[in-house]
Amino acid sequence: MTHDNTPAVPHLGDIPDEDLDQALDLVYLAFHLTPADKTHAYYRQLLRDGTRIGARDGGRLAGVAGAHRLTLSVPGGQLPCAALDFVSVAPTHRRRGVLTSMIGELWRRCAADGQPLACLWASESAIYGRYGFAAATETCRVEIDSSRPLALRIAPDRRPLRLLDPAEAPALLAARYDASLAHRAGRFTRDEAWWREHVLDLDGARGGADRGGLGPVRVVALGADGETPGGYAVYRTRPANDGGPGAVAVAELEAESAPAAAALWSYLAAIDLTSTVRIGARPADDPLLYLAADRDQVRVTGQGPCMWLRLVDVRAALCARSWAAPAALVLDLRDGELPANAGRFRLTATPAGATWEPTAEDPDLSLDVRELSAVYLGGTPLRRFAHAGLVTEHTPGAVRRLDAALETDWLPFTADHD
Ligand SMILES: CC(=O)SCCNC(=O)CCNC(=O)[C@H](O)C(C)(C)COP(=O)(O)OP(=O)(O)OC[C@H]1O[C@@H](n2cnc3c(N)ncnc32)[C@H](O)[C@@H]1OP(=O)(O)O
Repeated sequence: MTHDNTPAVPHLGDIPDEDLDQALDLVYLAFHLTPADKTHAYYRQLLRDGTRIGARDGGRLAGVAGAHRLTLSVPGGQLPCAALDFVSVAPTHRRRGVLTSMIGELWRRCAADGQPLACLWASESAIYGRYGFAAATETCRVEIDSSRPLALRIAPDRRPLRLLDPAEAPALLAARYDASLAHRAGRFTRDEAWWREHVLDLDGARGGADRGGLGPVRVVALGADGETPGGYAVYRTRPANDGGPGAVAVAELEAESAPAAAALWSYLAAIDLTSTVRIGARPADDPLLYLAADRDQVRVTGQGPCMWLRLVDVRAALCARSWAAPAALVLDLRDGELPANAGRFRLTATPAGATWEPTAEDPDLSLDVRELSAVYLGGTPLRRFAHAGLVTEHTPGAVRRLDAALETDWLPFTADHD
Protein backbone atom coordinates (compact mmCIF):
# COMPACT_ATOMS: atom_id res chain seq x y z
CA MET A 1 0.00 0.00 0.00
CA THR A 2 1.29 3.47 -0.84
CA HIS A 3 -1.12 5.39 1.38
CA ASP A 4 -0.11 8.58 3.24
CA ASN A 5 0.59 8.51 6.96
CA THR A 6 -2.66 10.35 7.53
CA PRO A 7 -5.29 7.94 8.85
CA ALA A 8 -8.02 6.75 6.51
CA VAL A 9 -11.32 8.59 6.64
CA PRO A 10 -13.58 6.21 8.54
CA HIS A 11 -16.88 8.10 8.67
CA LEU A 12 -19.07 6.46 6.12
CA GLY A 13 -22.75 7.21 5.84
CA ASP A 14 -25.61 8.41 3.70
CA ILE A 15 -25.58 11.67 1.82
CA PRO A 16 -28.68 13.56 2.93
CA ASP A 17 -30.63 15.73 0.47
CA GLU A 18 -29.11 18.93 1.86
CA ASP A 19 -25.61 17.67 0.96
CA LEU A 20 -26.36 16.66 -2.63
CA ASP A 21 -24.88 19.87 -4.06
CA GLN A 22 -21.76 19.49 -1.91
CA ALA A 23 -21.45 15.88 -3.11
CA LEU A 24 -21.75 16.93 -6.75
CA ASP A 25 -19.18 19.72 -6.24
CA LEU A 26 -16.79 16.97 -5.19
CA VAL A 27 -17.71 14.94 -8.28
CA TYR A 28 -17.03 17.96 -10.54
CA LEU A 29 -13.72 18.55 -8.76
CA ALA A 30 -12.63 14.93 -9.26
CA PHE A 31 -13.78 14.73 -12.90
CA HIS A 32 -12.79 18.30 -13.89
CA LEU A 33 -16.34 19.16 -14.92
CA THR A 34 -18.24 22.44 -15.18
CA PRO A 35 -21.76 21.30 -16.01
CA ALA A 36 -24.56 23.57 -17.23
CA ASP A 37 -27.39 24.16 -14.75
CA LYS A 38 -29.72 21.64 -16.42
CA THR A 39 -26.98 19.00 -16.43
CA HIS A 40 -26.37 19.66 -12.74
CA ALA A 41 -30.10 19.21 -12.10
CA TYR A 42 -30.03 15.91 -14.02
CA TYR A 43 -27.04 14.60 -12.04
CA ARG A 44 -28.66 15.77 -8.80
CA GLN A 45 -31.76 13.76 -9.52
CA LEU A 46 -29.75 10.68 -10.52
CA LEU A 47 -27.70 10.83 -7.32
CA ARG A 48 -30.77 11.52 -5.18
CA ASP A 49 -32.72 8.57 -6.61
CA GLY A 50 -30.06 5.93 -5.97
CA THR A 51 -27.87 4.60 -3.19
CA ARG A 52 -25.67 7.43 -1.88
CA ILE A 53 -22.50 6.79 0.06
CA GLY A 54 -20.44 9.59 1.57
CA ALA A 55 -17.08 9.48 3.36
CA ARG A 56 -16.62 12.43 5.71
CA ASP A 57 -13.60 14.10 7.20
CA GLY A 58 -14.62 16.47 9.97
CA GLY A 59 -18.11 16.86 8.58
CA ARG A 60 -17.07 17.66 4.98
CA LEU A 61 -17.45 15.09 2.24
CA ALA A 62 -14.08 13.71 1.13
CA GLY A 63 -15.50 10.83 -0.87
CA VAL A 64 -18.73 10.17 -2.77
CA ALA A 65 -20.15 7.09 -4.46
CA GLY A 66 -23.62 6.68 -5.93
CA ALA A 67 -25.32 3.57 -7.25
CA HIS A 68 -28.36 3.50 -9.49
CA ARG A 69 -30.84 0.77 -8.60
CA LEU A 70 -31.28 -0.97 -11.93
CA THR A 71 -32.42 -4.30 -13.26
CA LEU A 72 -30.01 -6.09 -15.56
CA SER A 73 -30.85 -8.76 -18.11
CA VAL A 74 -28.86 -11.95 -17.48
CA PRO A 75 -29.07 -15.13 -19.59
CA GLY A 76 -32.63 -16.33 -19.19
CA GLY A 77 -33.76 -13.69 -16.69
CA GLN A 78 -33.28 -10.36 -14.96
CA LEU A 79 -31.62 -9.42 -11.66
CA PRO A 80 -31.38 -6.30 -9.48
CA CYS A 81 -28.05 -4.59 -10.00
CA ALA A 82 -26.32 -1.66 -8.29
CA ALA A 83 -24.77 0.48 -11.03
CA LEU A 84 -21.93 2.34 -9.37
CA ASP A 85 -21.47 5.94 -10.53
CA PHE A 86 -20.17 9.35 -9.37
CA VAL A 87 -17.18 7.72 -7.63
CA SER A 88 -15.02 10.60 -6.45
CA VAL A 89 -12.41 11.17 -3.79
CA ALA A 90 -11.07 14.65 -2.99
CA PRO A 91 -7.55 15.19 -4.35
CA THR A 92 -6.49 16.02 -0.79
CA HIS A 93 -7.62 12.56 0.41
CA ARG A 94 -6.59 10.25 -2.43
CA ARG A 95 -4.78 6.94 -1.84
CA ARG A 96 -5.77 6.60 1.79
CA GLY A 97 -8.30 3.86 1.26
CA VAL A 98 -11.40 6.08 0.92
CA LEU A 99 -12.58 4.32 -2.25
CA THR A 100 -11.89 0.93 -0.69
CA SER A 101 -14.01 1.76 2.34
CA MET A 102 -16.84 3.11 0.14
CA ILE A 103 -16.80 -0.13 -1.88
CA GLY A 104 -17.04 -2.07 1.41
CA GLU A 105 -20.10 0.01 2.24
CA LEU A 106 -21.53 -0.68 -1.23
CA TRP A 107 -21.38 -4.43 -0.54
CA ARG A 108 -23.35 -3.92 2.69
CA ARG A 109 -25.97 -1.85 0.84
CA CYS A 110 -26.23 -4.45 -1.95
CA ALA A 111 -26.91 -7.17 0.66
CA ALA A 112 -29.51 -5.00 2.40
CA ASP A 113 -31.20 -4.06 -0.89
CA GLY A 114 -31.18 -7.59 -2.37
CA GLN A 115 -28.84 -6.76 -5.25
CA PRO A 116 -26.76 -9.84 -6.21
CA LEU A 117 -24.94 -7.88 -8.92
CA ALA A 118 -23.00 -4.62 -9.13
CA CYS A 119 -21.74 -2.98 -12.30
CA LEU A 120 -19.96 0.15 -13.47
CA TRP A 121 -18.23 1.91 -16.35
CA ALA A 122 -14.61 2.38 -15.35
CA SER A 123 -12.88 5.73 -15.80
CA GLU A 124 -9.59 3.83 -15.68
CA SER A 125 -9.34 0.06 -16.14
CA ALA A 126 -6.71 -0.36 -13.41
CA ILE A 127 -9.02 0.61 -10.55
CA TYR A 128 -11.79 -1.95 -10.12
CA GLY A 129 -10.36 -5.43 -10.69
CA ARG A 130 -9.08 -5.47 -7.09
CA TYR A 131 -12.71 -5.32 -5.90
CA GLY A 132 -13.76 -8.30 -8.06
CA PHE A 133 -15.17 -6.32 -11.01
CA ALA A 134 -14.34 -7.52 -14.51
CA ALA A 135 -15.21 -6.31 -17.98
CA ALA A 136 -18.26 -8.41 -18.85
CA THR A 137 -19.40 -6.77 -22.08
CA GLU A 138 -17.48 -5.44 -25.07
CA THR A 139 -18.48 -2.65 -27.37
CA CYS A 140 -17.43 -1.70 -30.90
CA ARG A 141 -17.36 1.66 -32.60
CA VAL A 142 -18.54 1.21 -36.18
CA GLU A 143 -18.41 3.53 -39.16
CA ILE A 144 -20.31 3.19 -42.44
CA ASP A 145 -18.92 4.91 -45.52
CA SER A 146 -22.20 6.27 -46.85
CA SER A 147 -20.70 8.31 -49.68
CA ARG A 148 -21.99 5.41 -51.84
CA PRO A 149 -25.14 3.30 -51.44
CA LEU A 150 -24.88 0.76 -48.63
CA ALA A 151 -24.44 -2.68 -50.21
CA LEU A 152 -26.07 -5.44 -48.15
CA ARG A 153 -26.27 -9.17 -48.79
CA ILE A 154 -29.94 -9.55 -47.86
CA ALA A 155 -33.12 -7.76 -48.91
CA PRO A 156 -34.35 -5.21 -46.37
CA ASP A 157 -37.77 -5.38 -44.74
CA ARG A 158 -40.10 -3.44 -47.07
CA ARG A 159 -42.46 -2.06 -44.43
CA PRO A 160 -42.70 1.75 -44.31
CA LEU A 161 -40.33 3.87 -42.25
CA ARG A 162 -41.75 6.77 -40.25
CA LEU A 163 -40.21 9.52 -38.17
CA LEU A 164 -41.58 9.67 -34.62
CA ASP A 165 -42.04 12.65 -32.40
CA PRO A 166 -39.21 11.98 -29.89
CA ALA A 167 -41.50 12.97 -27.02
CA GLU A 168 -43.83 10.10 -27.94
CA ALA A 169 -41.02 7.66 -28.70
CA PRO A 170 -40.64 6.03 -25.26
CA ALA A 171 -44.17 4.62 -25.32
CA LEU A 172 -43.80 3.40 -28.91
CA LEU A 173 -40.29 1.95 -28.67
CA ALA A 174 -40.35 0.35 -25.24
CA ALA A 175 -41.88 -2.94 -26.41
CA ARG A 176 -39.20 -3.42 -29.09
CA TYR A 177 -36.39 -2.62 -26.64
CA ASP A 178 -37.90 -4.80 -23.91
CA ALA A 179 -38.08 -7.75 -26.31
CA SER A 180 -34.30 -7.52 -26.77
CA LEU A 181 -33.71 -8.22 -23.08
CA ALA A 182 -34.74 -11.85 -23.54
CA HIS A 183 -31.85 -12.62 -25.90
CA ARG A 184 -29.22 -10.03 -24.97
CA ALA A 185 -27.82 -10.16 -21.45
CA GLY A 186 -26.21 -7.01 -20.06
CA ARG A 187 -29.13 -4.67 -20.80
CA PHE A 188 -31.04 -2.56 -18.30
CA THR A 189 -34.78 -2.36 -18.01
CA ARG A 190 -35.89 1.23 -18.65
CA ASP A 191 -38.63 3.37 -17.21
CA GLU A 192 -40.12 6.42 -18.91
CA ALA A 193 -37.64 8.79 -17.23
CA TRP A 194 -34.65 6.69 -18.35
CA TRP A 195 -35.91 6.79 -21.93
CA ARG A 196 -36.55 10.54 -21.85
CA GLU A 197 -33.43 11.67 -20.08
CA HIS A 198 -30.82 9.02 -20.67
CA VAL A 199 -31.60 7.57 -24.09
CA LEU A 200 -33.29 10.46 -25.90
CA ASP A 201 -31.88 13.36 -23.84
CA LEU A 202 -35.09 15.26 -24.53
CA ASP A 203 -34.21 18.12 -22.21
CA GLY A 204 -30.63 18.34 -23.46
CA ALA A 205 -29.32 17.76 -19.92
CA ARG A 206 -26.71 15.33 -21.21
CA GLY A 207 -25.52 17.85 -23.80
CA GLY A 208 -27.04 15.85 -26.68
CA ALA A 209 -27.69 18.59 -29.21
CA ASP A 210 -24.45 20.41 -28.43
CA ARG A 211 -22.21 17.36 -28.69
CA GLY A 212 -19.87 17.70 -31.66
CA GLY A 213 -22.20 20.08 -33.51
CA LEU A 214 -24.97 17.48 -33.72
CA GLY A 215 -28.57 18.51 -34.27
CA PRO A 216 -31.66 17.43 -32.32
CA VAL A 217 -32.49 13.81 -31.61
CA ARG A 218 -34.39 11.98 -34.38
CA VAL A 219 -36.23 8.71 -34.10
CA VAL A 220 -37.13 6.53 -37.09
CA ALA A 221 -39.29 3.42 -36.74
CA LEU A 222 -40.06 0.55 -39.08
CA GLY A 223 -43.69 -0.47 -39.58
CA ALA A 224 -47.06 1.12 -39.92
CA ASP A 225 -48.61 3.50 -37.42
CA GLY A 226 -50.33 1.60 -34.63
CA GLU A 227 -48.14 -1.53 -34.74
CA THR A 228 -45.14 -2.34 -32.54
CA PRO A 229 -42.15 -1.19 -34.58
CA GLY A 230 -40.15 -3.96 -36.22
CA GLY A 231 -37.16 -1.83 -35.36
CA TYR A 232 -36.09 1.72 -34.65
CA ALA A 233 -33.04 3.97 -34.66
CA VAL A 234 -32.24 6.97 -32.45
CA TYR A 235 -29.84 9.34 -34.19
CA ARG A 236 -28.67 12.90 -34.74
CA THR A 237 -27.11 14.54 -37.78
CA ARG A 238 -24.36 17.06 -38.34
CA PRO A 239 -24.11 19.17 -41.48
CA ALA A 240 -20.94 19.22 -43.57
CA ASN A 241 -18.59 21.96 -42.43
CA ASP A 242 -14.92 22.89 -42.59
CA GLY A 243 -14.21 20.18 -40.07
CA GLY A 244 -15.56 17.34 -42.19
CA PRO A 245 -18.40 15.79 -44.17
CA GLY A 246 -22.02 15.67 -43.08
CA ALA A 247 -22.49 12.81 -40.64
CA VAL A 248 -25.13 10.69 -38.95
CA ALA A 249 -24.44 9.70 -35.32
CA VAL A 250 -26.46 6.68 -34.21
CA ALA A 251 -27.19 6.37 -30.50
CA GLU A 252 -29.22 3.17 -30.66
CA LEU A 253 -30.69 0.76 -33.21
CA GLU A 254 -32.87 -2.20 -32.33
CA ALA A 255 -34.46 -4.57 -34.81
CA GLU A 256 -36.54 -7.71 -34.54
CA SER A 257 -34.79 -9.39 -37.49
CA ALA A 258 -31.90 -9.04 -39.90
CA PRO A 259 -34.16 -7.62 -42.70
CA ALA A 260 -35.55 -5.04 -40.24
CA ALA A 261 -31.99 -4.03 -39.29
CA ALA A 262 -31.08 -3.88 -42.99
CA ALA A 263 -33.95 -1.47 -43.65
CA LEU A 264 -32.85 0.85 -40.85
CA TRP A 265 -29.14 0.81 -41.72
CA SER A 266 -30.01 1.47 -45.38
CA TYR A 267 -32.15 4.44 -44.33
CA LEU A 268 -29.39 5.92 -42.14
CA ALA A 269 -26.77 5.46 -44.86
CA ALA A 270 -28.95 7.18 -47.46
CA ILE A 271 -29.66 10.45 -45.61
CA ASP A 272 -28.88 13.27 -48.04
CA LEU A 273 -25.93 15.62 -47.46
CA THR A 274 -24.17 13.12 -45.22
CA SER A 275 -21.43 10.69 -46.20
CA THR A 276 -20.64 8.84 -43.01
CA VAL A 277 -22.64 7.00 -40.34
CA ARG A 278 -20.95 6.69 -36.95
CA ILE A 279 -22.20 4.30 -34.31
CA GLY A 280 -20.60 4.76 -30.92
CA ALA A 281 -21.57 1.42 -29.41
CA ARG A 282 -22.51 -1.85 -31.10
CA PRO A 283 -22.11 -5.45 -29.96
CA ALA A 284 -19.17 -7.35 -31.41
CA ASP A 285 -21.61 -9.83 -33.01
CA ASP A 286 -23.79 -7.15 -34.62
CA PRO A 287 -25.42 -8.67 -37.73
CA LEU A 288 -24.56 -5.43 -39.58
CA LEU A 289 -20.94 -6.58 -39.72
CA TYR A 290 -21.99 -9.74 -41.57
CA LEU A 291 -24.72 -8.15 -43.68
CA ALA A 292 -22.34 -5.78 -45.42
CA ALA A 293 -21.44 -6.88 -48.95
CA ASP A 294 -18.22 -4.89 -48.67
CA ARG A 295 -16.60 -5.02 -45.24
CA ASP A 296 -14.47 -2.00 -46.22
CA GLN A 297 -17.71 -0.01 -46.25
CA VAL A 298 -18.67 -1.02 -42.68
CA ARG A 299 -15.60 -0.79 -40.49
CA VAL A 300 -15.02 -1.46 -36.80
CA THR A 301 -13.00 1.60 -35.78
CA GLY A 302 -12.55 0.67 -32.11
CA GLN A 303 -13.34 -2.11 -29.66
CA GLY A 304 -12.96 -2.39 -25.91
CA PRO A 305 -14.44 -3.21 -22.52
CA CYS A 306 -17.82 -1.69 -21.81
CA MET A 307 -19.67 -2.69 -18.65
CA TRP A 308 -17.77 -4.07 -15.65
CA LEU A 309 -19.67 -6.59 -13.57
CA ARG A 310 -19.25 -8.01 -10.06
CA LEU A 311 -21.09 -11.04 -8.68
CA VAL A 312 -21.88 -9.78 -5.18
CA ASP A 313 -23.96 -12.80 -4.19
CA VAL A 314 -22.51 -15.62 -6.28
CA ARG A 315 -25.13 -18.19 -5.34
CA ALA A 316 -28.06 -15.90 -6.19
CA ALA A 317 -26.43 -14.87 -9.45
CA LEU A 318 -25.61 -18.39 -10.64
CA CYS A 319 -28.98 -19.81 -9.65
CA ALA A 320 -30.85 -17.03 -11.51
CA ARG A 321 -29.32 -17.51 -14.93
CA SER A 322 -30.12 -20.12 -17.56
CA TRP A 323 -27.60 -22.72 -18.73
CA ALA A 324 -27.05 -23.88 -22.29
CA ALA A 325 -25.78 -27.34 -21.34
CA PRO A 326 -25.58 -29.48 -18.21
CA ALA A 327 -22.46 -29.15 -16.04
CA ALA A 328 -21.57 -30.71 -12.69
CA LEU A 329 -18.32 -29.24 -11.42
CA VAL A 330 -16.61 -28.35 -8.14
CA LEU A 331 -15.23 -24.82 -8.19
CA ASP A 332 -12.72 -23.48 -5.70
CA LEU A 333 -13.61 -19.80 -5.70
CA ARG A 334 -11.43 -17.01 -4.33
CA ASP A 335 -13.08 -13.81 -3.18
CA GLY A 336 -10.86 -11.54 -1.11
CA GLU A 337 -13.60 -8.94 -0.65
CA LEU A 338 -16.71 -10.97 0.15
CA PRO A 339 -15.76 -14.12 2.13
CA ALA A 340 -19.28 -15.58 1.96
CA ASN A 341 -18.64 -16.26 -1.73
CA ALA A 342 -15.27 -17.95 -1.18
CA GLY A 343 -14.62 -21.67 -0.86
CA ARG A 344 -15.41 -24.91 -2.64
CA PHE A 345 -18.84 -25.24 -4.18
CA ARG A 346 -20.50 -27.83 -6.35
CA LEU A 347 -22.19 -26.22 -9.34
CA THR A 348 -24.93 -28.42 -10.76
CA ALA A 349 -26.30 -26.69 -13.83
CA THR A 350 -28.96 -28.01 -16.17
CA PRO A 351 -31.07 -26.21 -18.76
CA ALA A 352 -33.82 -26.20 -16.07
CA GLY A 353 -31.73 -24.35 -13.45
CA ALA A 354 -28.70 -24.58 -11.18
CA THR A 355 -27.66 -25.26 -7.60
CA TRP A 356 -24.50 -24.04 -5.85
CA GLU A 357 -23.73 -25.94 -2.66
CA PRO A 358 -20.67 -25.99 -0.38
CA THR A 359 -18.62 -29.18 -0.64
CA ALA A 360 -15.40 -30.72 0.66
CA GLU A 361 -14.74 -32.52 -2.65
CA ASP A 362 -11.60 -31.88 -4.68
CA PRO A 363 -12.08 -29.01 -7.11
CA ASP A 364 -12.26 -29.35 -10.88
CA LEU A 365 -11.39 -25.67 -11.31
CA SER A 366 -9.83 -22.92 -9.19
CA LEU A 367 -10.57 -19.32 -10.08
CA ASP A 368 -11.17 -15.85 -8.69
CA VAL A 369 -14.59 -14.21 -8.49
CA ARG A 370 -13.20 -11.67 -10.95
CA GLU A 371 -13.03 -14.32 -13.69
CA LEU A 372 -16.46 -15.72 -12.78
CA SER A 373 -17.86 -12.18 -13.05
CA ALA A 374 -16.22 -11.76 -16.47
CA VAL A 375 -17.85 -14.91 -17.92
CA TYR A 376 -21.21 -14.77 -16.14
CA LEU A 377 -23.16 -12.98 -18.89
CA GLY A 378 -21.80 -15.26 -21.62
CA GLY A 379 -19.30 -12.78 -23.10
CA THR A 380 -15.66 -13.79 -22.92
CA PRO A 381 -15.31 -17.60 -22.61
CA LEU A 382 -13.54 -18.93 -19.51
CA ARG A 383 -10.92 -20.68 -21.66
CA ARG A 384 -9.39 -17.29 -22.55
CA PHE A 385 -8.64 -16.76 -18.85
CA ALA A 386 -7.39 -20.34 -18.52
CA HIS A 387 -5.04 -19.74 -21.45
CA ALA A 388 -3.81 -16.63 -19.62
CA GLY A 389 -3.00 -18.66 -16.50
CA LEU A 390 -5.80 -17.07 -14.46
CA VAL A 391 -7.91 -20.22 -14.08
CA THR A 392 -6.47 -23.57 -12.94
CA GLU A 393 -8.02 -26.66 -14.47
CA HIS A 394 -7.52 -29.64 -12.14
CA THR A 395 -9.78 -31.96 -14.14
CA PRO A 396 -9.12 -32.09 -17.88
CA GLY A 397 -12.10 -30.77 -19.86
CA ALA A 398 -13.62 -28.85 -16.93
CA VAL A 399 -13.10 -25.43 -18.57
CA ARG A 400 -14.69 -26.66 -21.80
CA ARG A 401 -17.69 -28.07 -19.90
CA LEU A 402 -18.26 -24.82 -18.00
CA ASP A 403 -17.90 -22.80 -21.20
CA ALA A 404 -20.52 -24.98 -22.93
CA ALA A 405 -22.92 -24.39 -20.02
CA LEU A 406 -22.33 -20.62 -19.93
CA GLU A 407 -22.69 -20.08 -23.67
CA THR A 408 -25.38 -17.76 -25.04
CA ASP A 409 -26.61 -17.33 -28.61
CA TRP A 410 -25.92 -13.59 -28.54
CA LEU A 411 -23.08 -11.73 -26.88
CA PRO A 412 -24.07 -9.59 -23.91
CA PHE A 413 -24.24 -5.89 -24.67
CA THR A 414 -25.52 -2.63 -23.31
CA ALA A 415 -25.52 0.81 -24.85
CA ASP A 416 -26.69 2.54 -21.64
CA HIS A 417 -23.48 4.26 -20.63
CA ASP A 418 -22.40 7.90 -20.59
C1 LIG B 1 -17.75 3.99 -11.62
C2 LIG B 1 -17.07 5.30 -11.61
O1 LIG B 1 -17.60 6.27 -11.16
S1 LIG B 1 -15.49 5.37 -12.28
C3 LIG B 1 -14.83 6.92 -11.71
C4 LIG B 1 -13.72 6.82 -10.73
N1 LIG B 1 -13.37 8.19 -10.35
C5 LIG B 1 -12.42 8.95 -10.94
O2 LIG B 1 -11.72 8.50 -11.85
C6 LIG B 1 -12.31 10.37 -10.44
C7 LIG B 1 -10.88 10.76 -10.08
N2 LIG B 1 -10.24 9.83 -9.16
C8 LIG B 1 -10.64 9.69 -7.85
O3 LIG B 1 -11.59 10.29 -7.39
C9 LIG B 1 -9.86 8.71 -7.00
O4 LIG B 1 -8.50 8.76 -7.36
C10 LIG B 1 -10.37 7.25 -7.10
C11 LIG B 1 -11.84 7.20 -6.76
C12 LIG B 1 -10.16 6.68 -8.49
C13 LIG B 1 -9.55 6.39 -6.13
O5 LIG B 1 -9.87 6.78 -4.78
P1 LIG B 1 -8.83 6.54 -3.58
O6 LIG B 1 -9.55 6.82 -2.34
O7 LIG B 1 -7.60 7.26 -3.86
O8 LIG B 1 -8.57 4.97 -3.74
P2 LIG B 1 -8.00 4.05 -2.56
O9 LIG B 1 -7.02 4.83 -1.73
O10 LIG B 1 -9.09 3.39 -1.85
O11 LIG B 1 -7.18 3.03 -3.45
C14 LIG B 1 -7.38 1.68 -3.37
C15 LIG B 1 -6.37 1.03 -4.29
O12 LIG B 1 -6.64 1.38 -5.65
C16 LIG B 1 -5.48 1.93 -6.26
N3 LIG B 1 -5.93 2.97 -7.18
C17 LIG B 1 -6.75 3.98 -6.89
N4 LIG B 1 -6.93 4.75 -7.99
C18 LIG B 1 -6.21 4.17 -8.97
C19 LIG B 1 -6.00 4.50 -10.33
N5 LIG B 1 -6.57 5.57 -10.89
N6 LIG B 1 -5.20 3.70 -11.05
C20 LIG B 1 -4.59 2.61 -10.49
N7 LIG B 1 -4.78 2.25 -9.19
C21 LIG B 1 -5.57 3.04 -8.45
C22 LIG B 1 -4.68 2.50 -5.10
O13 LIG B 1 -3.32 2.63 -5.41
C23 LIG B 1 -4.94 1.47 -4.03
O14 LIG B 1 -4.12 0.34 -4.23
P3 LIG B 1 -3.40 -0.39 -3.03
O15 LIG B 1 -4.52 -0.79 -2.10
O16 LIG B 1 -2.72 -1.54 -3.68
O17 LIG B 1 -2.50 0.63 -2.46
